[in-house]
Amino acid sequence: MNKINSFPQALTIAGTDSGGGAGIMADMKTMQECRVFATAVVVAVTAQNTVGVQNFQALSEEIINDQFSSLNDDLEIRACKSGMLADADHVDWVYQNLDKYDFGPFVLDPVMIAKGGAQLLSDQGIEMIKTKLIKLATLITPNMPEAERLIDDKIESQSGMLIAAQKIQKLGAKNVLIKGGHGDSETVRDLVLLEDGNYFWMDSKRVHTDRTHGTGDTISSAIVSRLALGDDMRSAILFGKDFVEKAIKNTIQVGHGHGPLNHWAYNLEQNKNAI
Ligand SMILES: Nc1ncnc2c1ncn2[C@@H]1O[C@H](COP(=O)(O)OP(=O)(O)O)[C@@H](O)[C@H]1O
Ligand SMILES: Cc1ncc(COP(=O)(O)O)c(N)n1
Repeated sequence: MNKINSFPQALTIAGTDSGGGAGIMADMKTMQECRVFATAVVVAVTAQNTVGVQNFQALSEEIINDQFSSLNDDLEIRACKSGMLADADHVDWVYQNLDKYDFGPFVLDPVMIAKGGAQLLSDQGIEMIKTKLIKLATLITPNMPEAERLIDDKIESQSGMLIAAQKIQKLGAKNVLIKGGHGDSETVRDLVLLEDGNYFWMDSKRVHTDRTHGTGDTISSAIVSRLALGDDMRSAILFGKDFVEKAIKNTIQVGHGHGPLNHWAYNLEQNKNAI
């Protein structure tokens, strides 16, 4: 089948969230709202709710390789992303599969610690991302603590954020989005450093809420969806920011901890069911 003529398909390679707010569940809900067909390679299963991660188990190399192979045999994936990858072995297995198959532009969300505090990637796993997986990334989307961990340095100013993005680009990612959701400033500032060296800021008013479970998954999945639909990187990122901002602002009440986002909000605000 011709890749261009097939219905747009996107892939998330990540962990599940039984609570439905983050990980593969947030990714697939976002992709669905963005009108792309969502597929998934499950790397780990978490027992999780809005309060925290109670347990998780990462899957075997065989079943991970088989999921990639199943997708490659039949589907026409146009863009993909990774999320929770658990440890160094799993990062490496994902690297080998993405090196082997063509699933289009790759957005690497270097998920390290969940909002509830659980460590979702081991220290060796972080090293494996820095030395190996990052070289395949069309875009990497660290939050501030993740960006600091990638460069092994503190980020204390906006110029520091730009220097960090440039250092992360030097590790091998083509484009870099540093997300500024952490902290308590009234304005949330995200920084985008593009492949050609140009950069821009994306500002939004901070929503004072603890219902921010899955914000990183949601923005990266919205970006991947737009890449699968053929957007250029800059337009895809601007769309992702708009999508996540609406999903945070239009709060829904689910759970007793870091509540999930409203993935319907973007389309409801557009007052239509399709983008
Ligand atoms: N309280 C908030 N108000 C407005 N935007 C936010 C808020 N928290 C996060 N965001 C936005 O959500 C996206 C994800 O950011 P962040 O929460 O930093 O990532 P992560 O989920 O990986 O920790 C970014 O675009 C960020 O600006
Ligand atoms: C399976 C999985 N993937 C990613 C996150 C990060 O999301 P957050 O930092 O919003 O808790 C998570 N909690 N669980």
